[in-house]
Amino acid sequence: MTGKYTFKTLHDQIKAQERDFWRTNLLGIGATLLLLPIPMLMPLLIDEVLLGHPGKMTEFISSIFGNSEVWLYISVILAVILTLRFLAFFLNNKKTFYATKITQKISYLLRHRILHHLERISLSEYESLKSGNIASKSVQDVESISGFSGQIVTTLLSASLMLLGIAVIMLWMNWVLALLVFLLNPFFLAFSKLLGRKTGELLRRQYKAYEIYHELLNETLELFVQVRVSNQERSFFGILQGHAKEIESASLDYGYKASVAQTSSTLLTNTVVDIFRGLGIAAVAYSDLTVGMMIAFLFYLSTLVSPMQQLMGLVISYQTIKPALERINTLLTLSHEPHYPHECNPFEDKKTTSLELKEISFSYGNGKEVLHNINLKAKEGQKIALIGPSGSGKTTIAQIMVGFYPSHRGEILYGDVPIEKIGLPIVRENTALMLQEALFFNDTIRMNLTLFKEKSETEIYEALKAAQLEEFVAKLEDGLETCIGKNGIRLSGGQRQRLAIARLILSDPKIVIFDEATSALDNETEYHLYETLEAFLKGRTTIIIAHRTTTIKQADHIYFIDDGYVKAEGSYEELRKIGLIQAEFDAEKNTTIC
Ligand SMILES: Nc1ncnc2c1ncn2[C@@H]1O[C@H](COP(=O)(O)OP(=O)(O)OP(=O)(O)O)[C@@H](O)[C@H]1O
Repeated sequence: MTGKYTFKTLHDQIKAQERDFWRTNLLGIGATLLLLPIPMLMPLLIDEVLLGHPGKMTEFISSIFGNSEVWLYISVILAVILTLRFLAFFLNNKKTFYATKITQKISYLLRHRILHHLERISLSEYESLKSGNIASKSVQDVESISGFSGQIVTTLLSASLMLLGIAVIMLWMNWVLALLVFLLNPFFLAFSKLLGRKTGELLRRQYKAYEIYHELLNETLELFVQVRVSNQERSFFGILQGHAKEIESASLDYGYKASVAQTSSTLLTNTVVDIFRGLGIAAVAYSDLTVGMMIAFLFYLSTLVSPMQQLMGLVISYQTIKPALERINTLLTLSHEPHYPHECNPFEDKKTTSLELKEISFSYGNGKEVLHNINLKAKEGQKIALIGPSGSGKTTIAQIMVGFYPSHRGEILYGDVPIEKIGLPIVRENTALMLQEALFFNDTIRMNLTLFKEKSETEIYEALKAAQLEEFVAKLEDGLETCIGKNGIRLSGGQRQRLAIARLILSDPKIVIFDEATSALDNETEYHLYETLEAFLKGRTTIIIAHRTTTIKQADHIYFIDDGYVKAEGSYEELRKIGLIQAEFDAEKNTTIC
């Protein structure tokens, strides 16, 4: 299930649906066999009826019906042709059903694989991707790949068989002309391969243009308010217009040249058919080939075009599908979060545990180190605070605590057990990380609170009450079923933070990490909120990252982080004495600068 998606994977997935694959192909072969004799039947009548060379076909019809009228021969042959065509039509429709079944299964399997992979990718890999990219990859490319698989299933065997059948019949009719036809085949294939490669390159450019445009449009609309307050609509939309132009140019190039490639191949085929028409007449004049046989030969030659084009189409699609596979594979090769075996659960039957970082050093990707030998500990039930200038590494520490960046050096211990022995899902089930900016789904208040976990109305309302949101929700016409818009746009900054806090309370974690989670609240609201939260936080190990004195004053122990180092630690008073907390300034301005 992991690793790249290759043509071999596609082959294996088709093979796994062996029954439907054979059904599709047997039906296709049946239809082909029914259609094969058709081009020969009417032309034989020309020889046997019009040109007066009685033959086996007319003899057979006369022996059955005891009549040798021309209209009878024509009617019988027409009836046979129509019966064959209708039967082939029926078989082909059945074939389409099974082929679609296979194609849709392949689409589903690929989508399933992508989703399964995304579910487990590491956060650092996620950050390297932009969300617009992910969406276009998993929607558009899956369609192209499954379309290609459909082409393989429906055309490969039946078109090859059709080709073989026609070849045998043509050889039987006139082997010299037939050999001439087949000698041209390798040139056709080489030509279509070249066309496929060229159109593949153009398609790659078109994809790229769409991708960049899509990404930028998403981002511009997401940050539209920022664009407007900066009065930069013209610049942003100007850039987008430029990308729209590039799509136009790339699509024109691809659309035009791909169509020229298609018509070139049709022109080549028609030219060959025309040449063989001439050669056919010459064969009638200079050999024993009859007129009827010559017409039948030409019919077969025209019939040959369809399976040839289907096979050439397959070669072209093989080339054009490569960019889609490449794009899918960039997604599928993003590395996963490590899977630690769950050996021990330090949270079991406990209200809380201690949380300790030992000698933690970390850098984002290949960048410079942002955390250096961090040592800190929150004892069981203790409340610690992390303070320090902006960019000093506080958020990174919080995210490392919940295992977001496993590439760090050093140890993370919950209840003295290393995180690697606990397993990330257990850690996250018991530890809540309140982000600097709370994130919400474009859904109801209820969904955003429960995130699909089973919670009773009483539990939900208690959490809302503790977060001081109960009154607000009660006043809403749709109450808990009110939609809050994309990322909670219909709520104020403070309401969003309170909703995040209600979500936290509802999840009932054993350890809580606040990453400036209350910064959007005014001092008084924040003070009351922590007062309300006091009962909830009591006895739970709590880590608070904050700037305000009101928030950090409640901490049992404070760590001062500067430039990725723990520069100092101690109580509020101790740090204030050495000038790391400027309480006076805070009192004056109602904010604390740490
Ligand atoms: N995803 C990331 N990729 C690369 N570098 C990052 C990333 N996130 C943060 N950094 C860098 O890591 C350093 C620490 O950032 P961090 O967000 O942990 O600081 P902070 O103390 O929480 O800042 P603030 O108080 O402003 O939130 C900074 O130099 C920042 O530029």
